Amino acid sequence: MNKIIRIGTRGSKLALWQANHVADLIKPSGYQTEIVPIETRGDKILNVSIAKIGSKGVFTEEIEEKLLDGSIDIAVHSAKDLSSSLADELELIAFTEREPANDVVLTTKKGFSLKNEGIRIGTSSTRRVAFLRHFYPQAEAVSIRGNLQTRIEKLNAGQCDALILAYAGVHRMGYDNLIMEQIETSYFVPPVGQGSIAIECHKKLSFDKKEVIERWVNHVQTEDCIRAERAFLKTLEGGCSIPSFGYAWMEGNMLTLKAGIISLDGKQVVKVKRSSSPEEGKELGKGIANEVLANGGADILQTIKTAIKA
Ligand SMILES: NCc1[nH]cc(CCC(=O)O)c1CC(=O)O
Repeated sequence: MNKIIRIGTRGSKLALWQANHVADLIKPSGYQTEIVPIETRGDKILNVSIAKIGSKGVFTEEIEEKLLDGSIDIAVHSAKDLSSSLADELELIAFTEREPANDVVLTTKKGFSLKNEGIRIGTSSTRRVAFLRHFYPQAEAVSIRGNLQTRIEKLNAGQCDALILAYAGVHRMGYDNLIMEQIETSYFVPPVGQGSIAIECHKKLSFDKKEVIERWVNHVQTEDCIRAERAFLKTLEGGCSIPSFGYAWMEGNMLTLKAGIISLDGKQVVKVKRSSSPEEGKELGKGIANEVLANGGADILQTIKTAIKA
C-alpha cells in the first residue's frame, strides 16, 4: 500500500510553513508526507502589481497542473489565494481551523496611528487601499509587493511608515512583535478565506487519502464559513484583484456572513450582513452576492474592471 501523501506548495516561507503545518496534522494518521515545492508565475513576477498581471491563478496554476498529472496528491494554499472556480477535475476537500481573520498594522514607529497625518502605508491589495481611502483618507497607500520578509525589509528601509497585512501570515512567520494594531473585522472586513489553509485535490484521489485529509486536517466550522464566503465570491465573479470582502463566523448554531464590495477610491461601499444555518451557507453567500450586485455592487464592479484593464 502506498501510504505517503505528496503535498504540493509554493516555495515561499509562508507557504512552506503552511505545508509543514498540514503535514503535522496528517502525521497521527500513520501516513507519511512529502513536501514538493513548486514555483508559480506569481513568485517569478515581483515588480508588477497582481491586479495588472491578471489575478486568475497566478499563485496556483503550476501547482494545479501537478494535481492534474498526478505528481502530487494534494495542494496546500492560503484559502484566500484560491479563485472562486476550480478546474472541473479538482476540488477543495478541507480547510484548517482559521486563525483570527483580521488585518494588522506593522510598524516600528512610536506613536503611530492610522489616524495620523502624512503617513505612508505599504500595501498592494486593492481591498486594503480602498478601505484606507474610505476610513483613513489622510493616509497615503504606497504599493509594496513581495513575500512577507521582503515587505518587512522595505518597511525597515523606510519605503513606508507601516504595513497592513493579514494577522495569520504575520503570526505564522513570527513577526507578532511588530504588530502595532489589530484592525477590527467589523469595519475592515477581511477577504474571502483569509486566515485558513485550503487543501485541494484531484476528484479521483484515492478514497483512503481523502478520508485521512477530511478527518485530520479539516475543521468543520471553518469549512462551513469559507464555503459560504466562496459562494458569495463565485456569484460576484470577482478575482483577488477586486476589492471585495467576505467574512463569515459562527455564533452558536448560526452562521453569519458579512460581505460586499468597495470602489477603488473608497467612496462607495455596498455590504450586506445576514445569518443562516451552516447547512444553508452556500445559499446565504449566493443570496448576499445577488443583493450586493443589485444594490450598486454591479456598477462598482464594472467600473473597477474597466479601471484595471486601463
Ligand atoms: N496575498 C498573499 C497572502 N496570502 C495569504 C496571506 C496571509 C495568510 C492567510 O490569509 O492565511 C497573505 C499575506 C497577506 O495578505 O498579508
